Amino acid sequence: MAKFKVLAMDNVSEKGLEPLRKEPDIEVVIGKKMTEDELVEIIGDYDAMIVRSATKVTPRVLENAPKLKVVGRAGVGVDNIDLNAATQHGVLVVNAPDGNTIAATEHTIAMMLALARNIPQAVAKMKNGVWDKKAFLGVELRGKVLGVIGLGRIGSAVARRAQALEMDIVAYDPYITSEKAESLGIKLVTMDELLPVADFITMHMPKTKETYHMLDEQAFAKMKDGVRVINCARGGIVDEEALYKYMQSGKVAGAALDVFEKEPNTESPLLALDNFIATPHLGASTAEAQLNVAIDVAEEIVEALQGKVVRNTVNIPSVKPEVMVKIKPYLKLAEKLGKFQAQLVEGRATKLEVTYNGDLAGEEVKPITTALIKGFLDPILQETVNFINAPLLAKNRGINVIQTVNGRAGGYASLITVKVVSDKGEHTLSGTLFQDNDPRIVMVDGYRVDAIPEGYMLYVPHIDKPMIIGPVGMMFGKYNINIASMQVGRKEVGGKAVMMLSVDAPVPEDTMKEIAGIDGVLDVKFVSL
Ligand SMILES: NC(=O)c1ccc[n+]([C@@H]2O[C@H](COP(=O)([O-])OP(=O)(O)OC[C@H]3O[C@@H](n4cnc5c(N)ncnc54)[C@H](O)[C@@H]3O)[C@@H](O)[C@H]2O)c1
Ligand SMILES: O=C(O)CC[C@@H](O)C(=O)O
Repeated sequence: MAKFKVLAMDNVSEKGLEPLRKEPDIEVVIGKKMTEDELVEIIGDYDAMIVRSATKVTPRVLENAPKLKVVGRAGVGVDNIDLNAATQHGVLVVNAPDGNTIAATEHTIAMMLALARNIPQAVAKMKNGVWDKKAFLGVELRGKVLGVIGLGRIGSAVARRAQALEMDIVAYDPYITSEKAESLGIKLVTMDELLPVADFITMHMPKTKETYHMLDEQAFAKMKDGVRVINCARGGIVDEEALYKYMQSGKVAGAALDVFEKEPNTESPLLALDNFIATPHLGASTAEAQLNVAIDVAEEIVEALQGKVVRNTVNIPSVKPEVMVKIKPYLKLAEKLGKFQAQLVEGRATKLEVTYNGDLAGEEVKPITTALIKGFLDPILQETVNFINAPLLAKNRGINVIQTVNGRAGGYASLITVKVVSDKGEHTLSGTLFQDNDPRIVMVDGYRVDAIPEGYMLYVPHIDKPMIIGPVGMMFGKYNINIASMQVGRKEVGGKAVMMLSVDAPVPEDTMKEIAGIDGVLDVKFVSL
């Protein structure tokens, strides 16, 4: 009997599964289209699964998959996989981000040309026996402005091809540098600059909280009259109701969607509009792309099942299993330290200095730093921050991350210290693991404490004098908030001191203000971990 079973869903290219099939330890089962209930029934038998965009890997599926080690997405977008639930269950999510870039790029260009020359509508008429030459006066692309929103792999490949069609390109992407845009011969602009000048607008970013309905009523209102809009990225980035309204009013001369907020979709009112064209999520549907992504993801699954370092991990950093065993407990601690710092810091953070002391100094600490950055950005950003994009997001926000390793840990086996510098000041936090997996914050801004980083916490710098601890405690009593633990740290009698409290409920703004008003309290920060 094979050691591992892999379930391949969503018509993933069978030829591309060769890397799995040639492993004697691995059995591949081709799954038919299933409901969530049907998938929940069988998933318990599998060690790995491959999906495209149709199968939803929900928390319920993951809860019922005790053997599952890895989910492979044969493509780029992972919005059909619940990444948080996968991480919680220790399931690695990998994708194949490069294999379908050209397919999606060419589909976008095809959509743009089809829109400009009314090709689908003319074909439909001819097939109905009508030779209608007058109804389809098109527009040329040459000399038109193409607004590319999202200048990643596909956006930049689309831009390069549009340049060959002699279009002028403007692009909006807040996360790439102007040097990268300049190297492509493209001008980076703001959304407000792009919308009124573009004759064609094409979307090429992931669906995140930030990009959801990015083209909404307000965005359409700012567009040039007669604009044509293309979305071959993800459904939901364009607000379909707003698009319908602006197509009916004539402001939008045409639109081409390959992706819809709800898929499959044959009901959209947009389909009734003459100047609307659509394809059923075909962006990646070329023989070449499907083979490429299936091979990439199959190879990654073999690597994951054999415990090797995997290339395109989306939720958990990929390191050798023996390294992972050592650093895993520190990933959680680091993420918490980052999250704590994000809620302590005031102003725009410019520097994040991470220092590793003790045993950790001899380990591969880069994934721990990534976990820390992820924790730091999570409360700040709307979009999904993961182990892949966290360092880049920090860099694009002008946060300089410095990682240092040092020998001694001052009595602790290992110590992680993170200093955040902002335009308004700085805070330093140190954490360690007691008995190898019990996380503790042991130092805040140079004061020794001993606090478990979880739940709701308060950080209260104050003057070391009588009538501080009592009144703060009374305040929680007054508002019926239970204090789970309280730590006080000071350097000298009568000097500055800090209080760290764990409480059982969120602390309302008014209570915070009252605490801040207690004589001798210097500041109050509420932290939710
Ligand atoms: N239709 C299809 O079948 C198909 C096929 C492949 C990829 N896709 C989708 O195409 C999209 C792009 O894929 P890619 O491989 O180019 O990804 P990518 O990660 O290379 O590029 C995405 C770009 O979007 C930018 N971005 C993120 N948030 C943004 C925002 N708020 N505003 C503007 N830009 C933002 C990022 O900085 C990045 O440069 C993804 O949504 C992917 O899932 C669809
Ligand atoms: O698998 C597909 O057909 C679509 C893939 C595409 O949406 C992607 O994000 O890679």
